[in-house]
Amino acid sequence: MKTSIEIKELSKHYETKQAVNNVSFTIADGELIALLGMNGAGKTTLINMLSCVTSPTGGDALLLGKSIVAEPDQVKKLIAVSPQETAVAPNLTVRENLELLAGLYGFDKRTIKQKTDRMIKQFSLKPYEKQRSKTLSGGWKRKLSIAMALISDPKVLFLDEPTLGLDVLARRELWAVIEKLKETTTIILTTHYLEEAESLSDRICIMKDGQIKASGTVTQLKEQAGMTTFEDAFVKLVKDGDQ
Ligand SMILES: Nc1ncnc2c1ncn2[C@@H]1O[C@H](COP(=O)(O)OP(=O)(O)OP(=O)(O)O)[C@@H](O)[C@H]1O
Repeated sequence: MKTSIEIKELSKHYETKQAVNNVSFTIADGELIALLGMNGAGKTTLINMLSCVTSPTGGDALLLGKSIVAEPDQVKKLIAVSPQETAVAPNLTVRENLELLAGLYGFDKRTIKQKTDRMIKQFSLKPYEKQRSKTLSGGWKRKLSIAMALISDPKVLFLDEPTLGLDVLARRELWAVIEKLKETTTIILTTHYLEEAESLSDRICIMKDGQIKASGTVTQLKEQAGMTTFEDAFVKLVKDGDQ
């Protein structure tokens, strides 16, 4: 299987804190990886380094062969980030938000319209296209935010807590959207919802104190922990080694 992301001894040291500590990990093309861990485990710092928001203090990572240290501009062309805080402009309509972002990527007028139409169709946004985005529900705002992240056809997509605060139905709908993206895009997702990681991911990476504590499929992690439910396995793996 083709490698999409190769993380090599990646570290981030803040003045008083080793936020990410010597992480190595390989992600295959089209894989969906869920990053789990308690607050402060280092998930956001890891994603920020991979998406070239923060530079590492040690190690490197290659995204489709491009180095986040030596070629951040090249890496940025391959990726998109859908942050925790939705990045939509509240006073613009759904269509205007998508067109604005496509414009920022420098596409010509015809391409902007084509791409916007495609996203509106793919995310079933047609009934809302003329609505100001501040009037959308949380679920639809999140969908729009992911549609905006996808307008540049990224090879790698980072989703930071994509369903935070959504109700069960909105969450399920978003899961269906993410499930479909898996066919074409490598996805790294952070979440605190264990059932989300369980239902969506090909593999799960559990972080603690800046390191990867365990990784594998849900079945592998349950076996490793000797537990029958994923929640019990997660708790055991996170607590393992604590006093
Ligand atoms: N700019 C910064 N300066 C100093 N310390 C930082 C900075 N950013 C993060 N940290 C520290 O690094 C550690 C890892 O933080 P990070 O945000 O990556 O964790 P996280 O796993 O994403 O947590 P959460 O689930 O709460 O979002 C934490 O102890 C945090 O306080």
